[in-house]
Amino acid sequence: MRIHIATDHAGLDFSRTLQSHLTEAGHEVVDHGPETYEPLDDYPGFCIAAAEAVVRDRSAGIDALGVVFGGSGNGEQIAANKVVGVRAALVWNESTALLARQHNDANVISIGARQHTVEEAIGFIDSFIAEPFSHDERHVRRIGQIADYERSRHSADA
Ligand SMILES: O=C(CO)[C@H](O)[C@H](O)COP(=O)(O)O
Repeated sequence: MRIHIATDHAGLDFSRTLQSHLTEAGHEVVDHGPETYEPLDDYPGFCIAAAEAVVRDRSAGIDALGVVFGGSGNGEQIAANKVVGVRAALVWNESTALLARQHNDANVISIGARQHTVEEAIGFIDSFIAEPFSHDERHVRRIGQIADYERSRHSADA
């Protein structure tokens, strides 16, 4: 699996640990930054770049997911969800990690690095990556409704 990762200063230490963990687990990690610690850096650009790469890869038939994180994960999720085709879920326990895949077919996970231990957060991400979408009709229908809205707004804005 190719995993696109992005964070900001609040998650940089965690990002390095996570990248080693995912690489050792056999994933191909693509880091979208930041490269160095800058206490005033801004998460949107990093997270949008990772989210765009997820959509680009999946459109090309490449198995890819995204992981974005910052202090809370809130802004990172919001930024990722601005990219057409992204379903980014804010995950804060094992259950929300599993449901993000089972019910929402989320293709990006967002985590608050300041809200969890490194071990906890890595556990959520591992669960998210390993869990498949259920393909239950009701979930397919609901995701389709979101995609329909996104498509209609996108073409209205074009
Ligand atoms: O989680 C975040 C956004 O949702 C950011 O990581 C957080 O806002 C950064 O805070 P600060 O600039 O005070 O370190």
